[in-house]
Amino acid sequence: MAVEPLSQKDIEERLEELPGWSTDGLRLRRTYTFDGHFAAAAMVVHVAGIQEELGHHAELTLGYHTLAVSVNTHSVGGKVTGLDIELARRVEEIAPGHGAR
Ligand SMILES: C[C@H](O)[C@H](O)[C@H]1CNC2=NC(N)=NC(=O)C2=N1
Repeated sequence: MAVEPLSQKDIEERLEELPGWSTDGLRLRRTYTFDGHFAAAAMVVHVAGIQEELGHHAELTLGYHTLAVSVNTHSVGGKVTGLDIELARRVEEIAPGHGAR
């Protein structure tokens, strides 16, 4: 099935189930905060595994105690699709186990 960009309304409805995530209509973003740098770095590795499993990849920016996740779908010209929502859901699932907030 073809991957289609979601409308702003669709994105906002889906983000109701993903607290902390936001959109400008062109990407989904969330920044997580951790108690230490190593915890943030460990989550990068875990997210990388999920991304390889899904075949879909976010931009991950590792800070001192933070990890910023920013994702859209390149193959539709940099818009938000269901693939981005799915990646955000999967990242949210593992975040508590890393002490992310
Ligand atoms: C062939 C491979 O699945 C594609 O190049 C994937 C890889 N990861 C991707 N990640 C993102 N964010 N958007 C894409 O369009 C995309 N395409």
